[in-house]
Amino acid sequence: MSLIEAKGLRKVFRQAVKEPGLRGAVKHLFTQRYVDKHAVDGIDLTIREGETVAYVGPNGAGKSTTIKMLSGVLVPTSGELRVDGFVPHKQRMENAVRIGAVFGQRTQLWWDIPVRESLNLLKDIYQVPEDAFRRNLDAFVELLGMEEFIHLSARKLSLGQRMRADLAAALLHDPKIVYLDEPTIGLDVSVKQKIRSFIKQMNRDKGTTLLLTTHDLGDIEDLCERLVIIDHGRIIYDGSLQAVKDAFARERTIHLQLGSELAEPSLLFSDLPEVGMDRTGPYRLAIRFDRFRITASEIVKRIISQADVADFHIDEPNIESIIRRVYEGSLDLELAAESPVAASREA
Ligand SMILES: Nc1ncnc2c1ncn2[C@@H]1O[C@H](COP(=O)(O)OP(=O)(O)OP(=O)(O)O)[C@@H](O)[C@H]1O
Repeated sequence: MSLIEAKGLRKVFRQAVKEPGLRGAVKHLFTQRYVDKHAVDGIDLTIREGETVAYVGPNGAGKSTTIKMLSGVLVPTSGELRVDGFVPHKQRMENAVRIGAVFGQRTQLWWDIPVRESLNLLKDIYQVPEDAFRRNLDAFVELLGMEEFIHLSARKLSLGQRMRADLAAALLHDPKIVYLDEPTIGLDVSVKQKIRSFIKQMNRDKGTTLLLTTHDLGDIEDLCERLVIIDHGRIIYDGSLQAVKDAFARERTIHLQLGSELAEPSLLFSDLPEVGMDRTGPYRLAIRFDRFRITASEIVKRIISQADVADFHIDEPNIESIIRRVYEGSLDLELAAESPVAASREA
């Protein structure tokens, strides 16, 4: 069943145009000029219950504006939007009980009272039944390692502690969908891991739907099955994470353990100057190649013609290089869907 249905969703902001300096500021007082900023420019997005979706794009692409419309904080300029059947900005209470939100830069905890008290207040606000509250609180305290700081006020928490407390606060009322905006920003590896495994467990055990915006590609790899890329307010890719990797990660590295020395290494790839070969140890090679130009089996065949191969493995493509290239403008995913080779402007 669809939990989120957006059709032709649009948000236009009027932005003041000011010339720089004091002169510009004074001039603006008398002759105000504005431009329309199409922050979200007609997106269609359907998300089903239980899906884990990464919503990514460069700075200013329109991610936060979308999430704010989904949360009911912003009113769309046009288009249709329903979350679990409700129109978020009109039916704010109905929407609020269905969603949980964590914004990495802000907190929904009360600054001066102990975390435990903040959670108690949220229980009353969301009218969480006592037994469900107890159950969730006990589980969250354990899974997120909150015992050591639950008695402290939010003001006294480290960033990692605050993020964990915010996650607990967002999920306390068992929302159907959780919006996470940069949930691991600035956190160390072990806290990131804790947060990611907690989110995975909520998705697995309770079927919580996840919409994640992040610039941390590790979050995406770890948590999401579907990738939606937005740029200039428009969705430029919507598909499975694995499909995008399979189709567009051109660069691969094959690591080989040799049983003997190569006879004439300089001749191996003399016809393919873009193939990179590094010695990574005694009898060890790492070969970087473009899989649209040469296959891994062809590489192994060539190596075997000159030396014994004891073992080899190929590195999984990583999503980071793909997204980086989309942002840089060197990979057009729409074009890529038709022809992966034509899509790369580097080629
Ligand atoms: N309240 C506002 N008034 C005017 N313009 C706005 C407002 N909020 C956002 N914008 C503009 O809309 C565009 C999209 O902003 P948005 O915050 O949604 O981007 P984002 O993808 O979340 O970026 P980031 O990754 O930097 O958080 C930007 O050009 C931004 O300047």
